[in-house]
Formats: sequence, structure tokens, C-alpha cells
Amino acid sequence: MSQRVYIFDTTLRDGEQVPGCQLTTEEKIVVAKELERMGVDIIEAGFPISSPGDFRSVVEISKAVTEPTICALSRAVKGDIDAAGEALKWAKRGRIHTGIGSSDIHIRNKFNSTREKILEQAVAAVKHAKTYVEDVEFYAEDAGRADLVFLSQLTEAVISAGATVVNVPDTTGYCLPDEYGRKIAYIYEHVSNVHKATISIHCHNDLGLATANTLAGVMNGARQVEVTMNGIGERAGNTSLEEVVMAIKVKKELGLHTNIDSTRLFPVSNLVSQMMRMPVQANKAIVGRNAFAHSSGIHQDGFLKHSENYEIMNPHDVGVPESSIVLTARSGRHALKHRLELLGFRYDKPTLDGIYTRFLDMADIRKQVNDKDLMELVR
Ligand SMILES: CC(=O)SCCNC(=O)CCNC(=O)[C@H](O)C(C)(C)COP(=O)(O)OP(=O)(O)OC[C@H]1O[C@@H](n2cnc3c(N)ncnc32)[C@H](O)[C@@H]1OP(=O)(O)O
Ligand SMILES: CC(C)C(=O)C(=O)O
Repeated sequence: MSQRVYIFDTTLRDGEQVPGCQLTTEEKIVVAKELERMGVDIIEAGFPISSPGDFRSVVEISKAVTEPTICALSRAVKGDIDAAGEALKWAKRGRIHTGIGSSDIHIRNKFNSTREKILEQAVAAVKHAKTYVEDVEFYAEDAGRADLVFLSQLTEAVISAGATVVNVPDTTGYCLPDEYGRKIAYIYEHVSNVHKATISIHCHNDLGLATANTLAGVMNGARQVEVTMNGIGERAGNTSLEEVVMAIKVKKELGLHTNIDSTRLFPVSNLVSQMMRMPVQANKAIVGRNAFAHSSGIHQDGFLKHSENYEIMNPHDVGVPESSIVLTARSGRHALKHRLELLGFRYDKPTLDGIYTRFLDMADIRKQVNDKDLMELVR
């Protein structure tokens, strides 16, 4: 039986922390509706105590978007939780996401505190959040660098206090996949009440490992992933939604599924990129301009013979209209012939060889200036 992985989208909270990516409430509603249409399970809509704009956004998204759970972030601080609870009053299903640093580095250097005091503050925060909503998620910030025994004690305590979800974030993107996977496995093995809550994964991409770590977490039992469109987020970003969704879809042997309509990935990626004025890198997995573009002769020939030779996904499955063959200085005869045929020209082999030689000569001169599609040259 395939098991469901819940998609918690934090594009409008962690994603919006990127400098220059701030959206108005009205823009956030547009994005939130698209996330709802795509099948996201939980939308983290903002951090209400942080500004009147964030408070208003959580209120208005709660009114406008009814299918997903709407989540509001807070520190383990009474005033933050009160603001989150107030902002979620209009939500059909509301969740408060509260938490505190769990690594000794944070406990000492950020809070000048002790493990015992942090544990008490965490439990008090969860209990207070429960006075507003049934669904309370606790985040053990910097869990990636936290002591495993303390992390397990903390997890057990917040679940006893009523947390429905426990988030084990690799806040600083520090872990290797195997290390992070073992952390999640350890929690499942050592927290006696773990079955009463969902374990959630929230990874940052400082070493480029966010997606790998997220999948390691899921393969060790976690059933919620915290992700953003295009992987945007604080510093090097968060795990990208599109990568995790498609990894789960493509790797059927994982025995997992999500509720995401994957054909919406490319359109929603474009929308977020445009609205946040944050370009998507050309080689970005799934949604980048080159993700389904073939540019060198051997690949182009193989792709033309059978797309599976060089594609593990159908572009239509992610909402990309079609794969492309880009004519470059590294293209071969098969790709050139294919393009000429698309343009309505058919040639015998000697003529095609002649055109190809001319194409290469011109491509060679041109490639120093412009490496884009070279078809214009042979016209
Ligand atoms: C891991 C994450 O939290 S990701 C979310 C990051 N998002 C944001 O920071 C949202 C934007 N932030 C803000 O608007 C502001 O930082 C505010 C409103 C939250 C707080 O502003 P200020 O009161 O001026 O505090 P400032 O941001 O300078 O410092 C943070 C304070 O919160 C404390 N704090 C940080 N995280 C937590 C936590 N999870 N629980 C309790 N206290 C915390 C810090 O120790 C520090 O407290 P101190 O003043 O006693 O040293
Ligand atoms: C608020 C928490 C979940 C966070 O963003 C992090 O730890 O990176």
C-alpha cells in the first residue's frame, strides 16, 4: 500500500524571507490559491507577530483558501502564539507552528539557557498554542546539530503536551543524507509516543543537500515535508517542492505518493518566480529552462530515437509543454535533419552532409558569440 506524504508549503513564509521577494497580501492570496489548486496540504502563510502585513496576510489567506490547512509561525513566546492564534481565527483548519532552538549551539549562544529550561519553554508554548487550535506543530530549530538524546526527550515532551506534528529541521543545512536519515530513524526508535504525531522534515540547502536530506527523512518514516516552490528560502534556500514531489512520483519503489497535481508545477514555478522577481536558474531540476532541453549530438540522437534514452520524466507530467532540441555547435546530423524536417525540408544524405558541414563552420564562428539555438544560421 502506497503511503501519503503531506506537502507543507512555506513559500509564503520561509520563501518570502529572501531579500527582494516580499509580496503584498493580495499577491500572497494569488499564490496561495494556486498552491491550493495544485493540491498542497498545508500552507504556511506567515509569521503574524513579525509585522501587521504578515498578520493581515494570514487572516486574508485563511478567508480566501479553504482546502489546505493554514499555518502561522511563532517563536516559543506567548505574545507570538497569541498573534498566530488571533490571525488564524478565520481559518477552516488552522495550525500554529511554534518552537525553539534545540542544539546546544543555539541553547548556549542564542538563548544563554539550558536544556532543562528550553524543554520547559517548549512544553509551555505547545500547551498555550493548544488553547487556540487543536493542530499544533512544534519545531526543534537546528535539530540537524542537536544532541540526539535531548532531541528525543524534547520530541517526547512536546507530543505529551499535545503537539500533533514535530518538525525536525536541518536549519543550517549541515547534515549529510545518511546522517539526517539516521536522526529520524533514531527518533522513531526512541520516542515512545512518536506514533501520536507526524514527524516533519524542514531542510535548508547550504550544502546543496536539502532534497537528498528530505528524501532520507521520508525514507526513514517522516510523513510531512516542508518545501518551497523553486527551493527559495533563507540563505541558500529550502528543499524545493517540485523536486521532492517528482522524486516520489518517479521512484515508485519508495511506495509513497503525494496529493500534488504535478502538471501544475511548471506554471506555479513561473508564477512564483515572476511575482517574487526571483529568476529560476536554467539548469534547475524539473522547472529550469534546460530541464527538458537536449543540446549535444549524442543526446539529441538518443532522445529522438526514444525519449526514455535521456528523459526520466515526461515534460507534460510537470506542465512543461514539450521537450526541446536546441541546435548548438555540439549538435550532430540527426538533430539537424530533425529540425529541417520540422521546417518541411527533406534532403538526401550527401546534401544533408553538405548542409551539416556548412552548419558546423558557421556554428564554430558563432559559438564564440552566442551559444543559443543556431538554426537561423542555415536558413
Ligand atoms: C528559525 C526561524 O525562526 S525562521 C523565521 C525567521 N523569521 C523572522 O525572523 C521574521 C521576522 N522577524 C521579526 O520581525 C523580528 O525578528 C521579531 C518581531 C520576530 C522579533 O524582533 P525583536 O523582538 O526585535 O528581536 P530580534 O529579532 O532582534 O531577536 C530575536 C529574539 O527572539 C529570541 N528568539 C529567537 N527564536 C526564538 C524562539 N524560537 N523562541 C523564543 N525566543 C526566540 C531571541 O533569542 C531574541 O531574544 P532576546 O531579545 O531575548 O535576545
Ligand atoms: C521555523 C523553522 C522551522 C525554520 O524555518 C528553520 O528551522 O529553518
